[in-house]
Order: sequence, then C-alpha cells, then structure tokens
Amino acid sequence: MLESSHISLDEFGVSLHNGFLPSEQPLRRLSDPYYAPWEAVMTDLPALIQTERIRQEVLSLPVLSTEKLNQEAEWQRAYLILAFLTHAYIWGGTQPEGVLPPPITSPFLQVCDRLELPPCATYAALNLWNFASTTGGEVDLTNPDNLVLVNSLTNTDDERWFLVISVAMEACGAKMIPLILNGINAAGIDDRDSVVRILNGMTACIDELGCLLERMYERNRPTVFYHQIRPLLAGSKNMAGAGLPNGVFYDVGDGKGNWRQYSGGSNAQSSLIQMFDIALGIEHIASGEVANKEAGHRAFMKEMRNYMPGPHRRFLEYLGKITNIRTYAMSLPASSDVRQAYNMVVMKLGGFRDKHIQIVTRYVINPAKQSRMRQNDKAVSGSVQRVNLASATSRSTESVNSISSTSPELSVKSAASSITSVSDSEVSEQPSFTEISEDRIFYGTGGTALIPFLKATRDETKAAARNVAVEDERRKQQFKPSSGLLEGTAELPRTDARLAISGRRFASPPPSSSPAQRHVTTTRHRFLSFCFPLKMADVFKNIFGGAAPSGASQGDDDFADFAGAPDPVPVPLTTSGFAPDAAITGGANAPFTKWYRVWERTSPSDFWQEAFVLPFLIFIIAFHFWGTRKNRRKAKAWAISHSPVLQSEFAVVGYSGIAHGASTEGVESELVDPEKLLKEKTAQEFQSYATGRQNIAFLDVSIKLVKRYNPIVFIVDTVLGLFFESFPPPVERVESTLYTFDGKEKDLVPAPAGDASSIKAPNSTYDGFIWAIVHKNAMRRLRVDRYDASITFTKENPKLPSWVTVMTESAEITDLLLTPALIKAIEEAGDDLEYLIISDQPVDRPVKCVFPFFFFFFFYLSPAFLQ
Ligand code: HEM
Ligand SMILES: N[C@@H](CC(=O)c1ccccc1NC=O)C(=O)O
Repeated sequence: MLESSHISLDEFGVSLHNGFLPSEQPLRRLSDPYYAPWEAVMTDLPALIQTERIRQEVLSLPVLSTEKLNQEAEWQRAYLILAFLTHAYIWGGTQPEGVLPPPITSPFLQVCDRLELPPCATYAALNLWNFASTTGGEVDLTNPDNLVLVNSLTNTDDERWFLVISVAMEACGAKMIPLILNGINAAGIDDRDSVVRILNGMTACIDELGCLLERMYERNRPTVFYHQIRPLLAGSKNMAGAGLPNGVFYDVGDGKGNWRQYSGGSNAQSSLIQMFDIALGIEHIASGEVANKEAGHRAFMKEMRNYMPGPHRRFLEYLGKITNIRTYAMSLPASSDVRQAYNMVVMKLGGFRDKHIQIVTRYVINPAKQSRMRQNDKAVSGSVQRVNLASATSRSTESVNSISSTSPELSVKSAASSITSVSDSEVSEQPSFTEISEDRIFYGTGGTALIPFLKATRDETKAAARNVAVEDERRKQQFKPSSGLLEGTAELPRTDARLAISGRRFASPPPSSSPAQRHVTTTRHRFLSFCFPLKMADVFKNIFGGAAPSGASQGDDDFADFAGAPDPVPVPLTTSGFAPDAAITGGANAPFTKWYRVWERTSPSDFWQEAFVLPFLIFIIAFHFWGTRKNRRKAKAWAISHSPVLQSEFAVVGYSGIAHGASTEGVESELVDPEKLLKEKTAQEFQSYATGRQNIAFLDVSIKLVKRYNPIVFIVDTVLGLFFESFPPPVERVESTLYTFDGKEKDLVPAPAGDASSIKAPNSTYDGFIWAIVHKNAMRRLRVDRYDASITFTKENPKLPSWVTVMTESAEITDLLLTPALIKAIEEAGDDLEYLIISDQPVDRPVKCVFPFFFFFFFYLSPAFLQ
C-alpha cells in the first residue's frame, strides 16, 4: 500500500528502517585532517568544560572553511561539532559568555544554511547524529543498552543514557512511518479494517515508546542531569535570568555579527512525536509562554519545526497536508471500530505525555526546588556557583534584578534592535525579569514555561478524542489557571460531557484517565483507608499538608502528583567522567532518595508528614502494648486468685492436663502455674477450663475485658457509651458456666483402666428448674440475655441483701439453695455480682421442644472480681 502514496522517503531524509535517524550510523569523526583541530577539541570536550578551559581552546582554533565537507554525513558531523562547541563555549564557565567567536560562528552559519538548522545544539546534533553502536557494527538500535554517544558534554553515563533513550525511541518509532502512510491510504479508500488494524498498531508502538521513556530512570540520575548536563543544553532565548539578557552575539569577525536568541535543545524538536500529532490531526497551539499574547503568539511545537533538519520539517509539512485520519474517524459513528481505535491511539499518546510530565517533575521541578532551598540556606552558600539554567531556575527576584542593574549596558532595550531568532529575524519578545524569576515558573531548555506548556500539550492531545470543534476545545484547554486541589472536582462534569458527546465509553479503558479522574485516584490512594469522597479527602489533605513534600507542588495538580510519586531508583553506576560535585550529591537530592534517607532532607518542613504521622503511630503502638499487657495482667490476677479454689474443686484445671501430685491437702504448694490456667483467645478475651468433679462435665470460664489493644476502638467505645444509651459503656465480665452431667456419666466418661469404681458411681437424677439470684441493676440485662429467666417470678428474700432479688419457679428451691455459704459469698461479692442462674434450659432459646438435659450455672461477675 505504501507504494501508492508516491512519496520518496529519501527526499525527506527519512528511512523505513531508521525513521528520522540517518540510515547509516553517523560519522564518528571528520576524516579530513583539515578538520583535526576541531576533532582534537571534541575528544577533550568534557574535561575542557569541567576545567573551564574550553573558551581558550576555541579562541585558539583556526577559522576553518566548510569547503572540505562533501557527504551529507560530513555536514552533519560538522554541525554536531560546532553545535557542541557553541554550547560549551557559552555555558562552560562560571558566568555565561554572551559573544560567540568567529572560529565557531563563521563555519557554523554556513553549515546551518546548508542543513536548514539554527546555529545551536538542536536535537539533531545531540541525538539524531550523535549515536553509535556499542560494538561498532549493526545492532538493534531500539535497545538503548546497545547505544553509546559519539560525543558527550559531560562524559557521564547519565548523559549517555539521557540522549540514547531518545535515539532508541526514534529507532523504535520508525515503524510508525509506514503505518501512518498506509493508514492515510486506507482511510482514503474507506478500508475500515485496515485503518483499525493500523491504528491499533500505532497504539502498540506508542506503548513501546512509553516503556522506553520510562527507562530514563534506570541510568540517568536527576541531580546529575539537572546540575551537570542540562545547563549545557540551555539556549540563549529567555535566558536573562541565567545571565544572557540579549541572547548571544554571533561575532563573524571584522566587527560584524548580530545578537541572536535560540531555544536550547529539546525533544520538542524531534520529528517523531510531532509526526504522531500531525498524522492524528492533533493540533497544538500552546505557545510555551507564561501567558498567550493576543497577537504575535506562536505555537511552540510549530516553532520547534524550525529546529529540525530541513527535509524532516518538509516531511511533517507534507504529512499535515495529506493526513485524513482524524477526519475519517470522526466521520464515522462514535461506536464504530475506527472511532474507538482512533480514540485509543490518541489517549495512548496522551498517556505517553503523562509519563513525560512525570519525568519532567523528577528531572527538573524537584531538583529546581531543592536547589532553591539550598540557595536559601545560607549555610551552604560558600562555594562559587556557575550561573546557568540550574542556578537561574532557583534565582530569587532580587538577584535577577541585581543582574539587570549591574549590567545596564546589556539591558533588553539596548540590545533589542539586533536580536535574531531562528524563525525570522524579528525582535524576540523577552519576558520581563519578574516572569523569569517568578517563584513558580520553571523553564524548559526549549524556553517554555514548562508546566502550563506540557499540560496544555497533553490536554490538547486527549481532547482530540472528543468529536467537538477542535477550536472550541483549544480555547477551553489553553492555559487553564493553575489548578488547586479541588480543581479535579470542577473538572468532573467535563469528563462526563466528553463521554456523553462521544456517545459511549471507550471499548477498553483509556490508558490513562483524565486529569480529574487521575486526581481522584491519587487522592484515594493516599487516603485509601478512609475512603472519603474526593472533597472530604481534599479537606484532610489540606489539614495534614497532604502528601506534598516540601517543594512538591507549584499549584499544579499533575506535577504535584508526580512529585509525590515514588522516586526512580537508578541502577548503581560509575561515571566514566567526573562525579557530581559534593554540593549536588549531598543534602540536596532528597526528592530522589527513599523516604527513609532522612539524613538527606534539608529543612524541618521535610518532616511535616512524619511530624503528624509518627506521634500518632507511636501512640497507637504504645497504647496497643500497654492495653494488651494490662489485659494479660488482669486475666492473670483472676487466675491467681481463683486457682486455689478451682484446684480444690476440680481434678483438672487449665490446659496443661492433670497436675500430678495435686492433692487437696497441699493445694497452696501444688498449684498449677496460673499462666497455664488461661488461654488467650484474643487480646480482649481469655478462657479457662476445669473438669474432673462428680456430676460436673466441665467448667467454662470466659473473661471478657475492655478492648484496650486499639486506642481508636477503645476511645470510640468509651465515648459512645457516655453519650448514647444504645451503646453500653464497656464492662469487664467473667462468665463461668458449669455444665452438669445428667445421670449419664457412666455412658460418657470412660473408666480408668482396671478401675470399675466410676461405673459404680450413682447416677445423678435432677428435677429440672430455673433459679437465679440477680443484682437488681442487672435484671433487665438478664431478661434480655436469658430467655428462660422470663419464665420465673421475682421475689425478695429476707436472707439476702436488699440489692439482690431471687427469680424462681418455686419458693422451695430457694429455701434449699440459699445456704449460709452462698449468702456470705453474695454479700462479699457485692455489686460485682450480676447474676447467678441455675437452669435446665439450653443457652439458646429452643426453636422447638428440647429435652431438658443439662443444668447451667451462670455467674456474671463484674471487674472487681478480676482483681
Ligand atoms: C530527563 C528527560 C527529559 C526532560 C527533563 C524533558 C523535559 C522537557 C521539557 C521541559 C519540555 C518542554 C519544552 C522545553 O521547553 O524544552 C519537553 C518537551 C518535550 N519532550 Fe521532553 N524531556 C525529557 C525527555 C524526553 C524524551 C526522552 C522524550 C522522547 C520522546 C521527550 C519528548 C518531549 C516532547 C515530544 C516534547 C514536546 C512537548 C510534547 O510533545 O508534549 N522528552 N521535555
Ligand atoms: N527540554 C529538556 C531537555 C531535553 O529533553 C532535551 C534537550 C536536548 C536534547 C534532547 C532532549 N531530550 C531528550 O533527549 C529540559 O528542559 O530539560
């Protein structure tokens, strides 16, 4: 199908196999000895930059001609060399250098004319034409492990990784070119199946690219990137804060030249991602400026096409003219396969941009904030720092203003008349100093106010999935004010609106949710255990300072969320060049280290979360230990005090079997260890057990204590009990139940070997009855707990204290059972006794007729009994 598109990819400098990368690997050096002086400097470049000798070296270079450059690859190599030298010269000193000398400018401007590129380090110089395979031969270029750089600015593995990741992505994305062209053809002939297949192929490819993008974390450390690599990539546009208020003067000799301002290197200059946007009909209008100027505002992405090699730029232009994919998809019903596949690929691209935002947060925003904090920290300021992109991002308003006032000759006004920017030679509009130094604005090397720009670009992408006028969407998306915490809530209706407009939900969930959805998810994640609705969670977030570490958010939800996400863990690596300086690797990199590396935190505010959470946790844990120990002590106290009587009444007490040698005489000395009397069922409930007494099957003791093991439950129980009648205050109880044999011992209890005595034991024969002694305060409770108590009459008994009453079926039983010993025990128990019940009824109310075959003894005793 590709053939029918009648285009020659060669003409556009594009290959089916390598995409926008050259079809042959770039030259490693210019072989003509004429260019040896350039190559010699390039070999030592990282060290020359590091030791600030680069400027002298460049000044001592001869002004070489371009006449000896023949092959395209040679022109490209020359471009790379001069681009690297330009940036090394400008940024390779303590202060940036604003005048570029003829050994660079003279050949560079000629090379740039030929390649249709601006005279600065573009993506083409840094990435497209700067890679080699590790083995020097044919390798899979989609694997960054196989790639090295031809030239480096810092000689760090971090820089290699940073740049080769994009190279691998270019190689991996090469297959998109035939896919797109075929897709356009298929749409042109209404071949739906092919369009769907192609769109799905594109989705899969963007997925692979996303995986490659995320490999950035493996070997590129944010602090090294931010402080060592990135400053050298900076351009000369919008760089007043970094010391270049007018850009750079390109001195071509003989007093000639002009001031120029160029964006620094940026992946926005890659044709690959722009190709996806163009093919899918996604338009970007974000200017990258802090606020769109009414007139004269240019879309940054379009502007960046001027930083691409001429043929690539023309390829994108051509693609923009022939693409029909979005129009085709939108002409079909929302439920159609094509539409869904289209939405899927668009959302996948939006998801890719989400991942990119995450990277930018980690590699730019967080280190910038750390850097600012460090600069504010007087203790650390002693060393001489380079003035560059890294220091400018964190420069305070005062210091920027002081630059402008101490360098009046470089004021914006005086230089404006000769400033040149890449697209045209018009005067480039400078942001005011306040804009540059504004606390909350971070700039990309491309010169964008990166947060609003990247958000807008991402949103413009996702908006393409909606079948509404692109213009309307754009208007809505463009530079929304910085979103506060509750902005997510405000955005929800928009999400719904989208679903309604498109008529149905995506067939399978879009790869990443809308900002609003994402916000909800994040909030849930942080407050999972509370499961509050969004707004409530946000209130909590605000109260507790949220999860935002110091220096996390700049009022932007996406970036703030990513800042709070777990930090990347790069694989350990050794830099082949110089190590990052101590100030960088020391206390500054808190956001990139694990939470437990507390020694790397720099200010008390870094401990806010812990300040709230830790005392709370400590309290819970301490309370738990105190509570469980207290309950154990109480249960043990009960065991100690009741062990003598239990052991004198039963042959076996507790859970350690028969206490050999126990005898009624030596009770005190032969007692079972009280610990063995008890079984800890839960931290709040203990059990004991006894058996081995005539007519008694066994005794069950259950000790239920207050829930001291959990302070929250404890407090809630106590407080609710104080205020609501339906929540009784927590009470500690011992419940002892004696299960009697009812004349069936000989059937149930096996006789000891060779002993027939137990068989001779007389059978017990009881008449069933219900009889209880109840504390008057516990009468209601007894009636609720014990259905059989309601069958009885309540009667005062003169032999008993006034606070107890008898519940019985017949007075005779009372006379029989109220022995002086029992009366004495009741008197001694006092208020601790709740009730004692003897019943022939089963514990649970029988549903049908049940034979009375057990006697139950219940003792309900309150806390004092435990002591
Ligand atoms: C540490 C790594 C990276 C950082 C810190 C970073 C940072 C940025 C920044 C700040 C911008 C805004 C434009 C500017 O002013 O420069 C940008 C744009 C862009 N970056 Fe990256 N970037 C990184 C890696 C990558 C990689 C590996 C890709 C590969 C595709 C990429 C693709 C893009 C694209 C396509 C844009 C244009 C905006 C867009 O399409 O959304 N970036 N990047
Ligand atoms: N715009 C990025 C830098 C960046 O991504 C970049 C710069 C030069 C060449 C390539 C780049 N991106 C990925 O390879 C920044 O602001 O740090």
